[in-house]
Amino acid sequence: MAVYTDINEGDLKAFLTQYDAGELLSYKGIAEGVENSNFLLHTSKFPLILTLYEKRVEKNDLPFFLGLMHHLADRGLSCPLPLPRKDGALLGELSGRPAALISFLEGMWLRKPEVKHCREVGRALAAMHVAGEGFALKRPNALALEGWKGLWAKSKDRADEVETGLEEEIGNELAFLAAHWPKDLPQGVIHADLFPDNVFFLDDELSGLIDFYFACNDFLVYDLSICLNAWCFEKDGAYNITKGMAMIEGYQSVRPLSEAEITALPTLCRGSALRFFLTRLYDWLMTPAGALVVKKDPLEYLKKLRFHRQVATSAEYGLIR
Ligand SMILES: Nc1ncnc2c1ncn2[C@@H]1O[C@H](COP(=O)(O)OP(=O)(O)O)[C@@H](O)[C@H]1O
Ligand SMILES: N[C@@H](CCOP(=O)(O)O)C(=O)O
Repeated sequence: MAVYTDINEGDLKAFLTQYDAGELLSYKGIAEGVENSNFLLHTSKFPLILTLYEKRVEKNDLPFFLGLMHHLADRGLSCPLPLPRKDGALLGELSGRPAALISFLEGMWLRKPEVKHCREVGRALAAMHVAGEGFALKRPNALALEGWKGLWAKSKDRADEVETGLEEEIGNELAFLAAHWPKDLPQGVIHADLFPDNVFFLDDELSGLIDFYFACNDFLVYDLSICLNAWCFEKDGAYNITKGMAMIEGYQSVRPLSEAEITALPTLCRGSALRFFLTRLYDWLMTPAGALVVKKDPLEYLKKLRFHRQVATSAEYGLIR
């Protein structure tokens, strides 16, 4: 459960008077997510999501995230919209945290995504990349190579507590990626965390994307590598090439990949597996016992990383030329 900051009813009612959102009828903490504190609110007008921004979210980045949702929705992508306050601001403050009210998106995330869903996600990811064109604000990826090195520096002394030999293995991996990371691929706004819990479906139709709080400017195909990692492995750790093929096909039906992007995919998959391994490892080691959050398993991403290390070409992900 991710509710790091509690709110009280009086403060919430006062906060709501700054919006044209009707009267508060009920609110409850949402038992999902790991980054921010989220609450579901019912008012006399509409359901809303209240988000209090926590630890890894920089206040200075919030105009990028909230502005991006507007930019994407204006271009037809289904995603939540921040509700402006009566004074026009998108951001307020509650319980000492930056806070926003976000429109409620109908749908459910899929616990067991199938091949057809992977195809839809590939399409939606490419549609997001296209819709992101022209967004005026920029945000470098804080969780790219330099960010990984920073996280690793804080965790590496205790890494062998999680698995013996990790300190050496991850040190070598970082050195490999630093030497081989591509330099010149098509860039744009990426979601950077499009995991199953951030994609809603109604029946079998994708109803929208949520959680843009890692969005940034980076290689577009890096985002696809994140989705291959997040959607196309089975619970037993095996890569499902049928899902990968569907996701890549879905993506390319909207935005075809260049030769350089295809060639870079195995290295990018290694990078994105390492990125989620590192944030999970950090949280695993540093989250205090008793915190109201379900910690995610870093070893799941270590296994994925080891799989990618033995991949020679993008054909092994299901990419057909
Ligand atoms: N706009 C929204 N509409 C409906 N539900 C939402 C919305 N935003 C968040 N949620 C719910 O809150 C949960 C956590 O949100 P998320 O943005 O993933 O949090 P975090 O940033 O902490 O990871 C989601 O899995 C979903 O159940
Ligand atoms: N997707 C990341 C963690 C971020 O959580 P989210 O709830 O913001 O998607 C992971 O699985 O490590």
